[in-house]
Amino acid sequence: MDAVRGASGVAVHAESVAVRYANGTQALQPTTLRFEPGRFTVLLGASGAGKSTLLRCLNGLVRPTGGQVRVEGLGTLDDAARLRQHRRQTGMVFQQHHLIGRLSVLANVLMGRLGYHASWATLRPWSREEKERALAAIDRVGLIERALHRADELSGGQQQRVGVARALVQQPRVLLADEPVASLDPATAEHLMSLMHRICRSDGLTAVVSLHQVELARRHADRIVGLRGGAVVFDGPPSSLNESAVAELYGAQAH
Ligand SMILES: Nc1ncnc2c1ncn2[C@@H]1O[C@H](COP(=O)(O)OP(=O)(O)OP(=O)(O)O)[C@@H](O)[C@H]1O
Repeated sequence: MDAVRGASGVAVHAESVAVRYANGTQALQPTTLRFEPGRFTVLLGASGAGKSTLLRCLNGLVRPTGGQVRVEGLGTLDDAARLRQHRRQTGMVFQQHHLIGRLSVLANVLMGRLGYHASWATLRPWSREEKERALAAIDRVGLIERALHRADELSGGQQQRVGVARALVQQPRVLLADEPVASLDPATAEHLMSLMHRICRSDGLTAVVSLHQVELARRHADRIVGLRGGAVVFDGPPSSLNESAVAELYGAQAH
């Protein structure tokens, strides 16, 4: 089990981060948020509110057009080497799990180690240590009996757990997930959220997860950040997300 446990989380700080896309869309107003280690933060907001844009800024996939992202112990992400280091320590879970269906669960999970290798070295076989690490991650998401099955033989929920294992094998300090349960049935979504939250809590990871389901956020978040029109309109514990706060998040937008 410990083979898969990495260093604990690092704080990630969005400092007046703003994003204006090339087509002129202001996806994120200047936004300042600090994400703390060991805390499971859920981003809520209607479609187009800016959740994915914020997540993409946090791992440097989108470069802010204003402000900056600062990572504890590393600094800002405006330097290629620091950005690479940050990406390596940031696990991503996506709505579409991007698994390679014809490869085994184990082979897919090992892909999470690619960031630790120079590109030429990926032609070499995986080390025993890396395979053990991958198997420990697969065990942690409850799929050890499926480790050698093809990924496309698994259910959607199981495939999403493979996506979580692939993020864990990276030994991440930060876990970012963009609508990880969007394509899952309610019970499977509940299970995956519990699993992710449990792992993040026990490893002390800094987790930021976007969701569309308010009730799931209420049950699993330590903190909810609500976005509307690219601005933060709610930031607090689930207990303070009352009906009027939800209405403000999802109510009819003025045009
Ligand atoms: N690459 C892009 N180029 C131009 N505009 C974009 C781009 N990506 C997103 N947008 C726009 O930026 C705004 C915020 O989009 P974003 O995807 O961050 O929202 P979201 O809250 O994640 O939405 P959803 O819940 O539908 O995924 C939207 O108006 C969207 O159309």
